[in-house]
Amino acid sequence: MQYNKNQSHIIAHQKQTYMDMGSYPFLSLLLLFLSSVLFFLLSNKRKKTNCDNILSLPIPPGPFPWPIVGNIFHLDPKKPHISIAKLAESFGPLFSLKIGSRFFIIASNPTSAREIFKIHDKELSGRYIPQINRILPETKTSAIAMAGECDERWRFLRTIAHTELFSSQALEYGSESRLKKVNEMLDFLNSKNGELIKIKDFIFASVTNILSRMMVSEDIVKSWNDSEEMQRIVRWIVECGAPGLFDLYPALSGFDFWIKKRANDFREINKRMWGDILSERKRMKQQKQDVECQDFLDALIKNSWDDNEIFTFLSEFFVSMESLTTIIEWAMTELMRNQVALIKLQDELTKAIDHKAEIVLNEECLSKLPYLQACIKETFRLHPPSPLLVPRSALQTCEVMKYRIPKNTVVVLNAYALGRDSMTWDDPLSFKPERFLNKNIDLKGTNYELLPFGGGRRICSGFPLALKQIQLILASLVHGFDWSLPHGNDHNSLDMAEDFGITLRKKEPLLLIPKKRNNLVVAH
Ligand code: HEM
Repeated sequence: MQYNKNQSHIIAHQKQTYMDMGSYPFLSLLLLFLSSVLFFLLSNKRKKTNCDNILSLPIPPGPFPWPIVGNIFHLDPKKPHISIAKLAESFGPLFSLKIGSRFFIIASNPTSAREIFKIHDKELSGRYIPQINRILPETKTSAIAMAGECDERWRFLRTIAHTELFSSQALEYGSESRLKKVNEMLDFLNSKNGELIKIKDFIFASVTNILSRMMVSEDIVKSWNDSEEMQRIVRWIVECGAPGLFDLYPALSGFDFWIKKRANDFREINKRMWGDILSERKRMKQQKQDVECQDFLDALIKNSWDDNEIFTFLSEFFVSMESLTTIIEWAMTELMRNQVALIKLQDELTKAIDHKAEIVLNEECLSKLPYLQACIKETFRLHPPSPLLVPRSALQTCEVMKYRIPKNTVVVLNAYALGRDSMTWDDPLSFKPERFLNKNIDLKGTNYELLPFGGGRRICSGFPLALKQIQLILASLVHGFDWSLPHGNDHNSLDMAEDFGITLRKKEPLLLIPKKRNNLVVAH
Protein backbone atom coordinates (compact mmCIF):
# COMPACT_ATOMS: atom_id res chain seq x y z
CA MET A 1 0.00 0.00 0.00
CA GLN A 2 1.40 3.29 -1.01
CA TYR A 3 1.63 5.96 1.51
CA ASN A 4 1.23 9.60 0.60
CA LYS A 5 1.34 12.90 2.39
CA ASN A 6 -2.27 13.64 1.79
CA GLN A 7 -3.33 10.39 3.48
CA SER A 8 -1.15 11.15 6.47
CA HIS A 9 -2.85 14.52 6.68
CA ILE A 10 -6.27 12.88 6.48
CA ILE A 11 -5.34 10.33 9.15
CA ALA A 12 -3.98 13.06 11.37
CA HIS A 13 -7.17 15.03 10.86
CA GLN A 14 -9.26 11.93 11.57
CA LYS A 15 -7.27 11.30 14.78
CA GLN A 16 -7.90 14.83 15.83
CA THR A 17 -11.60 14.40 15.06
CA TYR A 18 -11.81 11.14 17.03
CA MET A 19 -10.07 12.85 19.92
CA ASP A 20 -12.66 15.71 19.79
CA MET A 21 -15.50 13.27 19.62
CA GLY A 22 -14.12 11.22 22.49
CA SER A 23 -13.97 14.23 24.81
CA TYR A 24 -17.21 15.83 23.48
CA PRO A 25 -19.61 14.59 26.19
CA PHE A 26 -17.25 15.68 28.89
CA LEU A 27 -16.55 19.10 27.40
CA SER A 28 -20.15 19.82 26.54
CA LEU A 29 -21.24 18.80 30.00
CA LEU A 30 -18.60 21.04 31.48
CA LEU A 31 -19.70 23.91 29.27
CA LEU A 32 -23.34 23.30 30.09
CA PHE A 33 -22.53 23.21 33.78
CA LEU A 34 -20.44 26.39 33.64
CA SER A 35 -23.02 28.28 31.60
CA SER A 36 -25.81 27.17 33.98
CA VAL A 37 -23.79 28.33 36.95
CA LEU A 38 -23.09 31.62 35.19
CA PHE A 39 -26.74 32.03 34.21
CA PHE A 40 -27.89 31.18 37.74
CA LEU A 41 -25.44 33.63 39.27
CA LEU A 42 -26.31 36.37 36.82
CA SER A 43 -30.08 35.92 37.00
CA ASN A 44 -29.93 35.60 40.74
CA LYS A 45 -27.81 38.70 40.86
CA ARG A 46 -30.34 40.47 38.63
CA LYS A 47 -33.22 39.21 40.77
CA LYS A 48 -31.34 40.13 43.89
CA THR A 49 -30.50 43.52 42.44
CA ASN A 50 -34.17 44.04 41.52
CA CYS A 51 -35.27 42.88 44.96
CA ASP A 52 -32.55 44.91 46.65
CA ASN A 53 -33.56 47.84 44.48
CA ILE A 54 -37.22 47.53 45.49
CA LEU A 55 -36.35 46.92 49.13
CA SER A 56 -34.10 49.95 49.16
CA LEU A 57 -36.89 52.17 47.81
CA PRO A 58 -38.82 54.34 50.24
CA ILE A 59 -42.49 53.69 50.92
CA PRO A 60 -44.79 56.49 49.69
CA PRO A 61 -44.76 59.57 51.91
CA GLY A 62 -47.55 60.14 54.40
CA PRO A 63 -48.44 61.76 57.69
CA PHE A 64 -46.63 60.53 60.80
CA PRO A 65 -48.43 57.45 62.22
CA TRP A 66 -48.94 57.33 65.98
CA PRO A 67 -48.13 54.09 67.78
CA ILE A 68 -51.03 51.60 67.87
CA VAL A 69 -53.65 53.88 66.27
CA GLY A 70 -51.56 54.96 63.29
CA ASN A 71 -53.18 57.75 61.26
CA ILE A 72 -56.69 57.16 62.50
CA PHE A 73 -56.97 60.77 63.71
CA HIS A 74 -56.10 62.06 60.25
CA LEU A 75 -59.40 60.70 58.96
CA ASP A 76 -62.86 62.08 59.53
CA PRO A 77 -64.88 58.81 59.82
CA LYS A 78 -67.90 60.57 58.32
CA LYS A 79 -65.94 61.91 55.32
CA PRO A 80 -62.80 59.77 54.84
CA HIS A 81 -62.83 60.47 51.07
CA ILE A 82 -62.50 64.20 51.76
CA SER A 83 -59.85 63.74 54.48
CA ILE A 84 -57.66 61.70 52.15
CA ALA A 85 -58.23 64.12 49.25
CA LYS A 86 -56.85 66.87 51.52
CA LEU A 87 -53.90 64.69 52.59
CA ALA A 88 -53.09 64.11 48.91
CA GLU A 89 -52.64 67.89 48.54
CA SER A 90 -49.78 67.71 51.06
CA PHE A 91 -48.30 64.28 50.32
CA GLY A 92 -48.86 63.87 46.59
CA PRO A 93 -50.84 61.61 44.27
CA LEU A 94 -49.54 58.40 45.89
CA PHE A 95 -49.23 58.53 49.64
CA SER A 96 -49.39 56.12 52.54
CA LEU A 97 -51.37 55.77 55.75
CA LYS A 98 -51.22 53.36 58.61
CA ILE A 99 -54.49 52.54 60.29
CA GLY A 100 -54.17 50.21 63.25
CA SER A 101 -51.49 47.83 62.11
CA ARG A 102 -52.55 47.90 58.46
CA PHE A 103 -50.63 49.74 55.78
CA PHE A 104 -52.58 51.59 53.07
CA ILE A 105 -51.57 53.46 49.93
CA ILE A 106 -53.89 56.01 48.39
CA ALA A 107 -53.87 57.03 44.73
CA SER A 108 -55.59 60.31 43.88
CA ASN A 109 -54.76 61.43 40.36
CA PRO A 110 -54.91 59.97 36.82
CA THR A 111 -51.16 59.16 36.79
CA SER A 112 -51.24 57.13 39.99
CA ALA A 113 -54.58 55.56 38.94
CA ARG A 114 -52.98 54.39 35.67
CA GLU A 115 -50.07 52.87 37.59
CA ILE A 116 -52.52 50.86 39.70
CA PHE A 117 -55.08 49.81 37.10
CA LYS A 118 -52.80 49.36 34.12
CA ILE A 119 -49.09 49.07 34.81
CA HIS A 120 -49.29 47.15 38.11
CA ASP A 121 -52.79 45.75 37.71
CA LYS A 122 -51.63 42.14 38.13
CA GLU A 123 -49.53 42.67 41.26
CA LEU A 124 -52.25 44.85 42.82
CA SER A 125 -55.24 42.73 41.85
CA GLY A 126 -55.76 41.08 45.26
CA ARG A 127 -58.54 41.94 47.67
CA TYR A 128 -58.21 42.19 51.38
CA ILE A 129 -60.23 39.34 52.95
CA PRO A 130 -61.96 40.40 56.18
CA GLN A 131 -61.66 38.07 59.18
CA ILE A 132 -65.35 37.18 59.00
CA ASN A 133 -64.88 35.54 55.62
CA ARG A 134 -62.60 32.95 57.21
CA ILE A 135 -65.56 31.47 59.06
CA LEU A 136 -67.86 31.81 56.06
CA PRO A 137 -66.32 29.45 53.50
CA GLU A 138 -69.09 30.24 51.02
CA THR A 139 -67.71 33.79 50.63
CA LYS A 140 -64.46 32.18 49.47
CA THR A 141 -66.04 29.85 46.94
CA SER A 142 -68.91 31.94 45.60
CA ALA A 143 -68.22 35.66 45.92
CA ILE A 144 -66.47 37.45 43.07
CA ALA A 145 -65.61 40.68 44.87
CA MET A 146 -64.26 38.79 47.90
CA ALA A 147 -61.89 36.55 45.92
CA GLY A 148 -58.44 37.16 47.45
CA GLU A 149 -56.82 36.90 44.05
CA CYS A 150 -57.69 36.40 40.39
CA ASP A 151 -57.46 32.61 40.46
CA GLU A 152 -59.33 29.88 38.58
CA ARG A 153 -62.33 30.06 40.90
CA TRP A 154 -62.65 33.84 40.45
CA ARG A 155 -62.42 33.44 36.67
CA PHE A 156 -65.12 30.76 36.77
CA LEU A 157 -67.47 32.96 38.83
CA ARG A 158 -66.93 35.98 36.59
CA THR A 159 -67.56 33.81 33.53
CA ILE A 160 -70.88 32.50 34.87
CA ALA A 161 -71.99 36.02 35.77
CA HIS A 162 -70.93 37.37 32.39
CA THR A 163 -72.53 34.60 30.36
CA GLU A 164 -75.80 34.52 32.25
CA LEU A 165 -76.26 38.20 33.07
CA PHE A 166 -73.95 40.76 31.50
CA SER A 167 -72.99 39.53 28.00
CA SER A 168 -74.70 41.32 25.09
CA GLN A 169 -76.73 38.19 24.46
CA ALA A 170 -77.92 37.97 28.10
CA LEU A 171 -78.71 41.69 28.13
CA GLU A 172 -80.66 41.40 24.91
CA TYR A 173 -82.57 38.47 26.37
CA GLY A 174 -83.41 40.45 29.54
CA SER A 175 -84.45 43.57 27.65
CA GLU A 176 -88.15 42.77 27.62
CA SER A 177 -88.37 42.23 31.35
CA ARG A 178 -86.38 45.43 32.02
CA LEU A 179 -88.83 47.41 29.92
CA LYS A 180 -91.77 45.75 31.67
CA LYS A 181 -90.40 46.81 35.05
CA VAL A 182 -89.87 50.38 33.86
CA ASN A 183 -93.44 50.49 32.55
CA GLU A 184 -94.64 49.40 35.99
CA MET A 185 -92.59 52.21 37.52
CA LEU A 186 -94.18 54.72 35.13
CA ASP A 187 -97.66 53.44 36.01
CA PHE A 188 -96.85 53.85 39.69
CA LEU A 189 -95.62 57.41 39.12
CA ASN A 190 -98.72 58.23 37.09
CA SER A 191 -100.79 57.10 40.04
CA LYS A 192 -98.84 59.53 42.23
CA ASN A 193 -99.40 62.50 39.91
CA GLY A 194 -99.17 65.67 42.03
CA GLU A 195 -98.11 63.84 45.23
CA LEU A 196 -94.86 64.17 47.13
CA ILE A 197 -92.65 61.07 46.79
CA LYS A 198 -89.26 59.88 47.99
CA ILE A 199 -87.66 59.06 44.70
CA LYS A 200 -85.02 56.61 45.93
CA ASP A 201 -87.68 54.18 47.16
CA PHE A 202 -89.27 53.52 43.79
CA ILE A 203 -85.88 53.65 42.01
CA PHE A 204 -84.51 50.99 44.38
CA ALA A 205 -87.59 48.79 43.90
CA SER A 206 -87.31 49.07 40.11
CA VAL A 207 -83.58 48.35 39.76
CA THR A 208 -83.80 45.50 42.24
CA ASN A 209 -86.72 43.84 40.53
CA ILE A 210 -85.08 44.23 37.13
CA LEU A 211 -82.14 42.24 38.48
CA SER A 212 -84.23 39.72 40.40
CA ARG A 213 -86.31 38.99 37.28
CA MET A 214 -83.07 38.22 35.42
CA MET A 215 -81.76 36.05 38.24
CA VAL A 216 -84.68 34.24 39.81
CA SER A 217 -87.58 35.16 37.49
CA GLU A 218 -89.58 36.93 40.18
CA ASP A 219 -89.78 40.26 42.00
CA ILE A 220 -88.06 40.36 45.35
CA VAL A 221 -89.54 43.74 46.26
CA LYS A 222 -93.14 42.57 46.30
CA SER A 223 -94.77 46.00 46.58
CA TRP A 224 -93.62 49.62 46.33
CA ASN A 225 -94.14 49.90 50.09
CA ASP A 226 -91.60 47.11 50.76
CA SER A 227 -88.76 49.06 49.21
CA GLU A 228 -87.51 50.66 52.43
CA GLU A 229 -87.45 47.32 54.24
CA MET A 230 -85.49 45.68 51.42
CA GLN A 231 -82.97 48.57 51.43
CA ARG A 232 -82.45 47.91 55.14
CA ILE A 233 -81.91 44.19 54.51
CA VAL A 234 -79.35 44.81 51.77
CA ARG A 235 -77.48 47.26 54.02
CA TRP A 236 -77.56 44.70 56.81
CA ILE A 237 -75.99 42.04 54.58
CA VAL A 238 -73.17 44.41 53.67
CA GLU A 239 -72.59 45.45 57.26
CA CYS A 240 -72.46 41.84 58.50
CA GLY A 241 -69.84 40.88 55.92
CA ALA A 242 -67.82 44.11 56.12
CA PRO A 243 -64.38 44.42 57.75
CA GLY A 244 -64.51 45.42 61.41
CA LEU A 245 -62.18 46.90 64.00
CA PHE A 246 -60.32 43.61 64.43
CA ASP A 247 -59.35 43.68 60.75
CA LEU A 248 -57.18 46.67 61.57
CA TYR A 249 -55.48 44.68 64.35
CA PRO A 250 -55.23 41.11 62.98
CA ALA A 251 -53.10 40.07 65.98
CA LEU A 252 -56.14 40.62 68.21
CA SER A 253 -58.59 38.74 66.00
CA GLY A 254 -58.89 35.95 68.61
CA PHE A 255 -60.68 38.46 70.85
CA ASP A 256 -63.41 39.21 68.32
CA PHE A 257 -66.13 37.43 70.28
CA TRP A 258 -68.90 38.83 68.07
CA ILE A 259 -67.55 37.47 64.84
CA LYS A 260 -69.49 34.18 65.05
CA LYS A 261 -72.70 36.07 65.73
CA ARG A 262 -72.12 38.33 62.74
CA ALA A 263 -71.40 35.29 60.57
CA ASN A 264 -74.61 33.64 61.75
CA ASP A 265 -76.55 36.84 61.06
CA PHE A 266 -75.05 36.98 57.58
CA ARG A 267 -76.25 33.45 56.84
CA GLU A 268 -79.62 34.06 58.46
CA ILE A 269 -80.41 37.18 56.39
CA ASN A 270 -79.29 35.54 53.19
CA LYS A 271 -81.50 32.57 53.94
CA ARG A 272 -84.43 34.83 54.70
CA MET A 273 -83.96 36.57 51.38
CA TRP A 274 -83.48 33.54 49.15
CA GLY A 275 -84.46 30.43 51.16
CA ASP A 276 -88.08 30.14 50.00
CA ILE A 277 -87.28 30.90 46.38
CA LEU A 278 -84.56 28.23 46.31
CA SER A 279 -86.66 25.56 48.07
CA GLU A 280 -89.56 26.14 45.72
CA ARG A 281 -87.30 25.91 42.67
CA LYS A 282 -85.73 22.69 43.91
CA ARG A 283 -89.17 21.25 44.61
CA MET A 284 -90.29 22.09 41.08
CA LYS A 285 -87.19 20.51 39.66
CA GLN A 286 -87.80 17.33 41.63
CA GLN A 287 -91.31 17.19 40.20
CA LYS A 288 -89.77 17.77 36.77
CA GLN A 289 -92.01 20.77 36.23
CA ASP A 290 -89.04 22.85 35.17
CA VAL A 291 -86.44 20.64 33.57
CA GLU A 292 -84.73 23.10 31.28
CA CYS A 293 -82.10 25.50 32.61
CA GLN A 294 -83.93 28.80 32.26
CA ASP A 295 -82.58 31.49 34.51
CA PHE A 296 -79.53 32.32 36.55
CA LEU A 297 -80.77 30.40 39.59
CA ASP A 298 -81.25 27.26 37.49
CA ALA A 299 -77.70 27.63 36.23
CA LEU A 300 -76.43 27.81 39.83
CA ILE A 301 -78.46 24.78 40.95
CA LYS A 302 -77.02 22.88 38.00
CA ASN A 303 -73.52 23.62 39.33
CA SER A 304 -74.34 21.59 42.46
CA TRP A 305 -73.49 24.41 44.82
CA ASP A 306 -74.72 24.17 48.40
CA ASP A 307 -77.48 26.51 49.57
CA ASN A 308 -75.15 28.94 51.36
CA GLU A 309 -73.03 29.29 48.23
CA ILE A 310 -76.09 30.05 46.12
CA PHE A 311 -77.39 32.62 48.65
CA THR A 312 -74.00 34.36 48.80
CA PHE A 313 -73.62 34.56 45.04
CA LEU A 314 -77.14 35.96 44.58
CA SER A 315 -76.74 38.50 47.37
CA GLU A 316 -73.42 39.78 46.07
CA PHE A 317 -75.16 41.28 43.07
CA PHE A 318 -77.97 42.80 45.11
CA VAL A 319 -75.68 44.90 47.26
CA SER A 320 -74.87 46.92 44.12
CA MET A 321 -78.53 48.00 43.86
CA GLU A 322 -77.77 50.70 46.37
CA SER A 323 -75.07 52.08 44.01
CA LEU A 324 -77.57 52.21 41.16
CA THR A 325 -80.19 53.93 43.29
CA THR A 326 -77.65 56.42 44.62
CA ILE A 327 -76.39 57.47 41.20
CA ILE A 328 -79.90 57.96 39.76
CA GLU A 329 -80.94 59.98 42.81
CA TRP A 330 -77.86 62.20 42.43
CA ALA A 331 -78.52 62.61 38.69
CA MET A 332 -82.08 63.78 39.41
CA THR A 333 -80.80 66.11 42.15
CA GLU A 334 -78.22 67.70 39.85
CA LEU A 335 -80.77 68.08 37.05
CA MET A 336 -83.26 69.71 39.43
CA ARG A 337 -80.55 72.19 40.49
CA ASN A 338 -79.47 72.77 36.90
CA GLN A 339 -82.70 73.44 35.06
CA VAL A 340 -80.92 74.43 31.84
CA ALA A 341 -79.34 70.98 31.68
CA LEU A 342 -82.70 69.38 32.48
CA ILE A 343 -84.44 71.21 29.63
CA LYS A 344 -81.61 70.32 27.22
CA LEU A 345 -81.97 66.66 28.17
CA GLN A 346 -85.75 66.76 27.77
CA ASP A 347 -85.28 68.34 24.32
CA GLU A 348 -82.82 65.67 23.27
CA LEU A 349 -85.19 62.92 24.38
CA THR A 350 -88.17 64.55 22.68
CA LYS A 351 -86.33 64.84 19.35
CA ALA A 352 -85.06 61.29 19.53
CA ILE A 353 -88.11 59.40 20.62
CA ASP A 354 -91.32 61.33 19.97
CA HIS A 355 -93.12 60.03 16.96
CA LYS A 356 -96.45 61.36 15.82
CA ALA A 357 -98.61 58.59 17.14
CA GLU A 358 -96.73 57.51 20.23
CA ILE A 359 -93.69 58.24 22.28
CA VAL A 360 -91.45 55.23 22.35
CA LEU A 361 -88.36 54.89 24.41
CA ASN A 362 -86.00 52.01 23.74
CA GLU A 363 -82.62 51.00 25.07
CA GLU A 364 -80.86 50.93 21.72
CA CYS A 365 -81.77 54.54 21.02
CA LEU A 366 -80.83 55.75 24.53
CA SER A 367 -77.26 54.50 24.33
CA LYS A 368 -76.73 56.84 21.37
CA LEU A 369 -77.98 60.06 22.94
CA PRO A 370 -74.94 62.25 23.62
CA TYR A 371 -76.48 64.61 26.17
CA LEU A 372 -78.01 61.76 28.20
CA GLN A 373 -74.61 60.02 28.25
CA ALA A 374 -72.93 63.30 29.22
CA CYS A 375 -75.36 63.85 32.13
CA ILE A 376 -74.66 60.33 33.41
CA LYS A 377 -70.87 60.76 33.19
CA GLU A 378 -71.05 64.16 34.86
CA THR A 379 -73.03 62.68 37.75
CA PHE A 380 -70.49 59.85 38.15
CA ARG A 381 -67.67 62.43 38.09
CA LEU A 382 -69.15 64.44 40.96
CA HIS A 383 -70.84 61.65 42.93
CA PRO A 384 -69.12 58.29 42.45
CA PRO A 385 -71.30 55.87 44.48
CA SER A 386 -68.16 54.06 45.75
CA PRO A 387 -65.85 57.05 46.28
CA LEU A 388 -62.97 54.81 47.41
CA LEU A 389 -63.96 51.99 45.03
CA VAL A 390 -63.48 48.49 46.44
CA PRO A 391 -59.98 48.41 47.92
CA ARG A 392 -57.35 46.17 46.34
CA SER A 393 -54.46 44.40 48.00
CA ALA A 394 -50.82 43.95 46.91
CA LEU A 395 -50.16 40.29 46.10
CA GLN A 396 -46.40 40.89 46.20
CA THR A 397 -43.96 43.64 47.05
CA CYS A 398 -43.63 45.88 44.02
CA GLU A 399 -42.38 49.22 42.83
CA VAL A 400 -44.92 51.90 41.94
CA MET A 401 -43.84 55.41 40.94
CA LYS A 402 -40.41 54.78 42.45
CA TYR A 403 -41.87 53.79 45.81
CA ARG A 404 -41.93 50.39 47.48
CA ILE A 405 -45.39 48.91 48.02
CA PRO A 406 -45.04 46.05 50.49
CA LYS A 407 -46.97 42.80 50.03
CA ASN A 408 -50.48 42.90 51.59
CA THR A 409 -50.69 46.69 51.43
CA VAL A 410 -54.31 47.81 51.03
CA VAL A 411 -54.57 49.85 47.83
CA VAL A 412 -57.24 52.54 47.69
CA LEU A 413 -58.14 54.73 44.74
CA ASN A 414 -59.90 57.96 45.62
CA ALA A 415 -62.38 58.19 42.73
CA TYR A 416 -63.98 61.17 44.44
CA ALA A 417 -60.70 63.12 44.31
CA LEU A 418 -60.14 62.08 40.66
CA GLY A 419 -63.48 63.55 39.63
CA ARG A 420 -62.87 66.86 41.40
CA ASP A 421 -59.20 67.31 40.49
CA SER A 422 -58.72 70.91 39.30
CA MET A 423 -55.65 69.85 37.27
CA THR A 424 -57.91 67.64 35.14
CA TRP A 425 -61.28 69.38 35.08
CA ASP A 426 -62.23 73.02 34.45
CA ASP A 427 -64.50 74.41 37.13
CA PRO A 428 -64.57 70.94 38.74
CA LEU A 429 -67.31 71.56 41.30
CA SER A 430 -69.95 72.64 38.76
CA PHE A 431 -72.35 70.26 37.04
CA LYS A 432 -71.60 70.78 33.34
CA PRO A 433 -72.49 67.78 31.16
CA GLU A 434 -71.27 69.77 28.12
CA ARG A 435 -67.68 69.04 29.16
CA PHE A 436 -68.17 65.46 27.92
CA LEU A 437 -69.68 66.35 24.55
CA ASN A 438 -67.30 65.57 21.68
CA LYS A 439 -64.82 64.10 24.15
CA ASN A 440 -63.76 60.50 24.02
CA ILE A 441 -64.07 59.77 27.73
CA ASP A 442 -66.07 56.72 28.79
CA LEU A 443 -66.66 54.79 32.00
CA LYS A 444 -64.96 51.57 30.93
CA GLY A 445 -61.91 51.93 33.16
CA THR A 446 -59.32 53.14 30.66
CA ASN A 447 -59.85 56.88 31.06
CA TYR A 448 -57.95 57.27 34.30
CA GLU A 449 -59.56 60.61 35.15
CA LEU A 450 -62.98 58.97 35.57
CA LEU A 451 -63.10 55.54 37.24
CA PRO A 452 -66.39 55.03 39.12
CA PHE A 453 -66.44 51.34 38.11
CA GLY A 454 -62.74 50.74 38.84
CA GLY A 455 -60.48 49.33 36.15
CA GLY A 456 -58.09 46.57 35.14
CA ARG A 457 -58.95 42.91 35.59
CA ARG A 458 -61.19 43.56 38.60
CA ILE A 459 -63.35 46.23 36.99
CA CYS A 460 -67.02 46.03 38.02
CA SER A 461 -68.40 42.98 36.26
CA GLY A 462 -71.97 44.35 36.35
CA PHE A 463 -71.01 47.53 34.49
CA PRO A 464 -72.91 46.78 31.22
CA LEU A 465 -76.16 46.07 33.08
CA ALA A 466 -75.67 49.03 35.42
CA LEU A 467 -75.32 51.43 32.51
CA LYS A 468 -78.43 50.10 30.76
CA GLN A 469 -80.51 50.48 33.91
CA ILE A 470 -79.29 54.02 34.61
CA GLN A 471 -80.00 55.20 31.05
CA LEU A 472 -83.43 53.66 30.94
CA ILE A 473 -84.65 54.86 34.31
CA LEU A 474 -83.18 58.36 34.12
CA ALA A 475 -84.55 58.92 30.59
CA SER A 476 -88.02 57.68 31.64
CA LEU A 477 -88.14 59.99 34.66
CA VAL A 478 -86.97 63.05 32.74
CA HIS A 479 -89.09 62.52 29.65
CA GLY A 480 -92.21 61.21 31.30
CA PHE A 481 -92.68 63.86 34.00
CA ASP A 482 -92.15 67.43 35.05
CA TRP A 483 -90.81 67.47 38.58
CA SER A 484 -91.14 70.09 41.26
CA LEU A 485 -89.85 70.57 44.78
CA PRO A 486 -92.20 70.55 47.77
CA HIS A 487 -93.65 73.92 48.91
CA GLY A 488 -92.49 75.57 45.67
CA ASN A 489 -88.91 75.55 47.05
CA ASP A 490 -86.14 77.18 45.06
CA HIS A 491 -84.07 74.67 43.03
CA ASN A 492 -80.86 76.29 44.25
CA SER A 493 -81.79 75.57 47.84
CA LEU A 494 -81.56 71.81 47.36
CA ASP A 495 -79.52 70.20 50.09
CA MET A 496 -76.43 68.53 48.61
CA ALA A 497 -74.98 67.03 51.81
CA GLU A 498 -73.46 63.57 51.43
CA ASP A 499 -73.64 60.56 53.70
CA PHE A 500 -70.62 58.23 53.54
CA GLY A 501 -71.63 54.59 54.04
CA ILE A 502 -71.95 51.56 51.78
CA THR A 503 -72.29 54.18 49.08
CA LEU A 504 -71.89 57.95 49.04
CA ARG A 505 -75.61 58.67 49.33
CA LYS A 506 -77.49 61.90 49.42
CA LYS A 507 -77.92 62.62 53.12
CA GLU A 508 -81.43 64.02 52.85
CA PRO A 509 -83.50 61.87 50.49
CA LEU A 510 -84.71 63.72 47.41
CA LEU A 511 -88.44 64.45 47.67
CA LEU A 512 -90.18 65.49 44.47
CA ILE A 513 -93.65 65.91 43.00
CA PRO A 514 -94.20 64.32 39.57
CA LYS A 515 -96.53 65.87 37.02
CA LYS A 516 -97.30 63.75 34.01
CA ARG A 517 -95.64 65.26 30.96
CA ASN A 518 -95.77 62.65 28.24
CA ASN A 519 -97.63 59.50 27.49
CA LEU A 520 -94.49 57.49 27.49
CA VAL A 521 -94.39 53.95 26.14
CA VAL A 522 -91.27 52.01 26.90
CA ALA A 523 -90.73 49.54 24.12
CA HIS A 524 -88.44 46.83 22.89
C1 HEM B 1 -73.71 52.42 39.71
C2 HEM B 1 -73.52 51.13 39.79
C3 HEM B 1 -72.22 50.45 40.17
C4 HEM B 1 -71.03 50.97 40.57
C5 HEM B 1 -70.66 52.43 40.74
C6 HEM B 1 -70.12 49.85 40.79
C7 HEM B 1 -68.81 49.99 41.19
C8 HEM B 1 -67.94 48.93 41.37
C9 HEM B 1 -66.54 49.07 41.73
C10 HEM B 1 -65.83 50.38 41.96
C11 HEM B 1 -66.01 47.83 41.81
C12 HEM B 1 -64.55 47.48 42.13
C13 HEM B 1 -63.74 47.54 40.85
C14 HEM B 1 -62.25 47.39 41.02
O1 HEM B 1 -61.76 46.82 42.01
O2 HEM B 1 -61.52 47.86 40.13
C15 HEM B 1 -67.07 46.89 41.52
C16 HEM B 1 -66.91 45.53 41.52
C17 HEM B 1 -67.95 44.66 41.28
N1 HEM B 1 -69.23 44.99 40.90
FE1 HEM B 1 -69.99 46.82 40.64
N2 HEM B 1 -70.79 48.69 40.54
C18 HEM B 1 -72.08 49.01 40.14
C19 HEM B 1 -73.06 48.14 39.77
C20 HEM B 1 -72.93 46.77 39.76
C21 HEM B 1 -73.96 45.86 39.36
C22 HEM B 1 -75.34 46.27 38.81
C23 HEM B 1 -73.47 44.61 39.56
C24 HEM B 1 -74.12 43.28 39.31
C25 HEM B 1 -75.41 43.11 39.19
C26 HEM B 1 -72.10 44.74 40.06
C27 HEM B 1 -71.27 43.70 40.37
C28 HEM B 1 -69.95 43.83 40.76
C29 HEM B 1 -69.07 42.70 41.06
C30 HEM B 1 -69.46 41.23 41.01
C31 HEM B 1 -67.81 43.23 41.38
C32 HEM B 1 -66.56 42.46 41.78
C33 HEM B 1 -65.58 42.36 40.60
C34 HEM B 1 -64.28 41.63 40.98
O3 HEM B 1 -63.82 41.74 42.11
O4 HEM B 1 -63.74 40.93 40.11
N3 HEM B 1 -71.82 46.07 40.17
N4 HEM B 1 -68.24 47.58 41.25
